[in-house]
Amino acid sequence: MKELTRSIWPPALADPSGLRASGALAANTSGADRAHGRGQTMIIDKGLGRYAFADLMETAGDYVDCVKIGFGTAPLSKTELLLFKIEQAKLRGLLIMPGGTLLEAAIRQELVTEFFDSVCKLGFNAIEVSDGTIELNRGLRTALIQEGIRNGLQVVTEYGKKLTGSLVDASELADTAETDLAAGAKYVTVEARESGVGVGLFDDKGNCREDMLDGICRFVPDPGRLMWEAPLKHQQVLLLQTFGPGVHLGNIPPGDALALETMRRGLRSDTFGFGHAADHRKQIEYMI
Ligand SMILES: O=C(O)[C@H](CS(=O)(=O)O)OP(=O)(O)O
Repeated sequence: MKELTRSIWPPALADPSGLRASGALAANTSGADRAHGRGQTMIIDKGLGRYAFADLMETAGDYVDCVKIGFGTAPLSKTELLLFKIEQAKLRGLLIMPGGTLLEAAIRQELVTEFFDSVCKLGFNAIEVSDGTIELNRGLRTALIQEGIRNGLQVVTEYGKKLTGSLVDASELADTAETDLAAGAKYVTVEARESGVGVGLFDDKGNCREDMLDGICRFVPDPGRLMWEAPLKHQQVLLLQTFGPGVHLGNIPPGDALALETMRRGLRSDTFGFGHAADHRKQIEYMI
């Protein structure tokens, strides 16, 4: 019975301070993995409270790379709460950015200078440049990417329209991605909205349009610089099976970040063959 208990509960419950001092906790986190170019995970925060955000950072922060404060929720949040999230994310080395829609609203209202001032003053370390709702010409798109970089921000761009039924044009995506990346974007997100349904790669049931995915793979020379918005589990599984555990995935609901990481590591039935035996050994030994 004693052995059984030991193998079920992480030792942190028995001796948290001893465990931290021994470095065992650090060995289980992904800090080292992050340095080795692990697949990026972006979560979408649509208004988590302070405790929910702190819980998320504690439970899954090691497996998250980017927090998007979704669409226009940032300016509706209490400043104190926003500052807390920005601080917590940055302490963990994560990117944190407002949703691309907020910049689109600023463009529409001719408030781009004010947008950059606020983003920098609040301490965000990234922005998303998108044209999901507005039209944005190539020149302005490039100028916004460069302006972000000039302000010391990482820039993520997004390809695709939010209108239901909008599709991905593989050759247009390839051109957009090439120009965005040349202008300094970190990666290019493929639009699927928060729902993952009826937009871009996904049909009105959320299933992947596999012919479209094949087309993208043919046209885009380096799909490794794409991040796929894939809020639903079966979408994550398909993209993991197509591109492997290093695929970048975004718009992950906060509560699913840890579950996604198990799939990247072959610790869930759906991708059981993934991961290295040595890593599995380390992970299972951690539990003993
Ligand atoms: O484009 C997105 O993924 C999100 C969420 S939704 O489209 O409004 O559902 O918008 P964003 O402005 O990028 O946060």
